[in-house]
Amino acid sequence: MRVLGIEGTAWCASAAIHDAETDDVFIESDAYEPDSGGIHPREAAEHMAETLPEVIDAALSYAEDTAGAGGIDAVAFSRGPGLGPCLRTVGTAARAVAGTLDVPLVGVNHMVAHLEIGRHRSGFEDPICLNASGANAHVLGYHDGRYRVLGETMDTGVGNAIDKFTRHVGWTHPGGPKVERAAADGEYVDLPYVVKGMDFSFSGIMSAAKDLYDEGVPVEDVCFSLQEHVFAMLTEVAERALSLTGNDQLVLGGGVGQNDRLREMLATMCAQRGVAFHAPEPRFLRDNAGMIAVLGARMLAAGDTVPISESAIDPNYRPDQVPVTWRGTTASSAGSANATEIAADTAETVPDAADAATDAATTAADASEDVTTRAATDRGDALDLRGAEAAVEIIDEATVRKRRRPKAYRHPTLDETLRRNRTTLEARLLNEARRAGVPTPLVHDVDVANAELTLQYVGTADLAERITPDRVREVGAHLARLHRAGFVHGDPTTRNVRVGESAPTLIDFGLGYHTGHVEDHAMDLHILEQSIRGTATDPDPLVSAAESGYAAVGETNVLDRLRTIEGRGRYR
Ligand SMILES: C[C@@H](O)[C@H](NC(=O)OP(=O)(O)OC[C@H]1O[C@@H](n2cnc3c(N)ncnc32)[C@H](O)[C@@H]1O)C(=O)O
Ligand SMILES: [Fe+2]
Repeated sequence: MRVLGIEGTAWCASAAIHDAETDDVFIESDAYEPDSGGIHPREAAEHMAETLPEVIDAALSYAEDTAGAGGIDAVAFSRGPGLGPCLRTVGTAARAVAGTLDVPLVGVNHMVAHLEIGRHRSGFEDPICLNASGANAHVLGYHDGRYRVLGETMDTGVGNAIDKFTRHVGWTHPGGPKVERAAADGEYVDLPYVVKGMDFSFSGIMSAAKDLYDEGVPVEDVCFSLQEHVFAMLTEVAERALSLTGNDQLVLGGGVGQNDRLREMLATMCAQRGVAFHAPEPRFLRDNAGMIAVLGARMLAAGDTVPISESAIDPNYRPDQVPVTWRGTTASSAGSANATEIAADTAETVPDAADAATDAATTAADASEDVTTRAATDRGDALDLRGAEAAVEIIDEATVRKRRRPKAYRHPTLDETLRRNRTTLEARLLNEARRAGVPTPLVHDVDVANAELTLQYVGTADLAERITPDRVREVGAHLARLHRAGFVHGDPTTRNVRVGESAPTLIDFGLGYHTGHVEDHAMDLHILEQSIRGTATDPDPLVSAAESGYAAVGETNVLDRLRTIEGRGRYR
């Protein structure tokens, strides 16, 4: 089976031929490079109109030269997300070619293609995917027939954020590779670091970066630190998603994935966690029609074609809107991790594994090849599988010690700052929560220098494993109590609630902060609901229970804002 793929969502006019039998992928691309500023939608669409016929011709000639392999069985095209004027040009071209060749049309979601190319190249069955591209930044996990958005940017895509900074300093588009080059000679400076549960934001960090540059901080230092902060945020959220779902495979997608430092951080994090990691070669990371053809072939095999009359493009097409027809019913491994985490001193094994993974990632990036690193660490029960951030050691039946271990992927200064700040804040918020009427573990001791808390042992299982509407309703009410007391939990996932004989108890306030903003309160509730939707088989009654519990205690405008957050398209 051979499929012609066509891509042109923003900057890259591209056509490809994928042969499903040999796995050969031929790609022909023509990049739009604005003379100044960012991508102008109209100019980009003109670029598509001019160059798509040429790249499609090149792909069709290749198909003809290799005709022994058979004809073309379908035309797959990027249906969205992307810039409307560009997508319309792509759609028109795809319909025309499909008509001429008299073959079916396959409408592909560009973000799902960024994910599936990693799954295809790695052979991983059920990975978590970090998509780090120009207009998007999100973490996806498969559950129950859909790719769920486990976490995403609250403002712009990661590449666009970086490109905006480079426009400010007068560099041409695309800025990402220029930042990477400049960062090689830079030193660490402080910037904001914004992760809220599984979501993250770039706007504060980008304006701070512009300010530093305007104040005369060397641009190399700003670039270095931008990478250290932004990529650590992405890596942290990817790790949270692995932790939440109990998944042990990660793939990377998107143009920013070409960045060596991002790949290095992800490989290091995965090695430290005992998780397999795959980054496709650069030609499959940046926008390309190869990934469209590869997913197109899978969709075609599943009979997932689209009649011309229904093949309209969608600039806001979200990955979680796509019914995943081409995968078996592989159950998500959510909830399979151990309920009780056992800490171990992995200091001896982890750096070796991390170094090996890092070397592999860097070497492969240089050689422009796919890179897969498999976990070198022994995933025995000695390894902490659950906590994304911290290890909890059981001291006795009534006491645990929670330690935020250094993360090898983070810059040491950033790592120390985050671990200390989160430890102090967590102790404070645990006490404030209890005063507000929300059950939390008692804080017996705080050791800031070692980022260690000694806490009361609570519950017998995570809410994730014993989820019921009644329990979720109580958690909803508890969130409202925190918000009335002037702060948020910051990460109220179903794994951060302990249950047992007594009432649900909230743990892990390390991402909490004081705020009176309705947006932050709604985001807290959104995180709870996302974690339910990401893992529960029948989430609707549970989500309703969370909201009714919240409504009984909290402000109704928070629920209104929650609807706005859910309806917000992230494509900008
Ligand atoms: C919807 C679609 O149009 C969009 N595609 C897209 O943005 O192109 P993509 O090729 O996936 O990513 C381009 C981004 O990737 C960045 N980039 C390229 N090389 C980079 C590098 N070495 N370091 C950092 N960023 C890099 C560029 O600066 C640019 O922002 C998307 O996937 O969001
Ligand atoms: Fe893309």
